Amino acid sequence: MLIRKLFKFENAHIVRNCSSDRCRRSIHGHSYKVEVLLEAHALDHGQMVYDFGLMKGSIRDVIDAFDHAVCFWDKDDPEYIRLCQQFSARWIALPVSPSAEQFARLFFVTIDALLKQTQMRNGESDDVRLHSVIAHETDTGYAQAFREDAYNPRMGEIRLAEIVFSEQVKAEWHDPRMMEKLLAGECFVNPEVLLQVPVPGGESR
Ligand SMILES: Nc1nc2c(c(=O)[nH]1)N=C([C@H](O)[C@H](O)COP(=O)(O)OP(=O)(O)OP(=O)(O)O)CN2
Repeated sequence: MLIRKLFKFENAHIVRNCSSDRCRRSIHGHSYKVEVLLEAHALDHGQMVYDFGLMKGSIRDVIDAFDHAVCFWDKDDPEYIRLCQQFSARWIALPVSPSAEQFARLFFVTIDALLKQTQMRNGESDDVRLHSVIAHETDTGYAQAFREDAYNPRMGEIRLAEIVFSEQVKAEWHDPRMMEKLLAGECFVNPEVLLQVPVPGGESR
C-alpha cells in the first residue's frame, strides 16, 4: 500500500544549460509542491502505513529548508554564488543543478536516509520505506524520482554532505543539528504519542 503527503515551498533558482532560455539565465521562482510517497505491506498499531503527523517532523523540516531560499548548483559561476550568499540569508548550495528532476532526487536521498535512521515506535511495519518523491515545479510540470533514479550515478551522485545549508536555514529548523545528526548516522526517535502543537501559519507539528 502507498500513502502520500503533500508539502509546499517557494524557491528561486537558475537551471543552467537547459533548453528554455528564461530558465537558464534568469533568476526565477516557483511555488513547488512535493509529494512524498511511502510504501508498506503491513500496518502499525493505528492501522496506518505511517502516521501523516509523523511526516511533519524532520521530513517536513528537510523540505521547508528550501522555502524562501535561493538554490544554486555549486558548479555555477563563483560570482553568482557569492552574490546569492551575500543577498539572501536563506540559500542552499547543491551538488546538482536545481531542476525539478534533481529536487525530486535530492528529497528522495535525504528522506530515505532520515527514514532509515528513524526509530519507529508504534508498531510500524519493518518494510515501511520511501516509494518515490514527486516535485511539482508548476501546475503543469513535475518530476518523480524512484529509488533507481535517486541513486543513479548517470544522473549525478547526490552525497548528503555536499548539500550546504546557510546558517539561517539551519537556525530555523526545529533541531539546528538535524543534518549533522543525519550525516553522523545518529538515530531519530519518533515520539510515542504525537502532540499536535499549532505553529504560525495554521499548520501543526
Ligand atoms: N524537465 C524539466 N523541464 C524544465 C524544467 C525542469 O526543472 N525540468 N524547468 C524549467 C523552468 O524552471 C521553467 O520555469 C518551468 O518551465 P515550464 O513548465 O515551461 O514553465 P511555464 O511557467 O511556462 O509553464 P506553463 O504551465 O506551460 O505555462 C523549464 N523546463
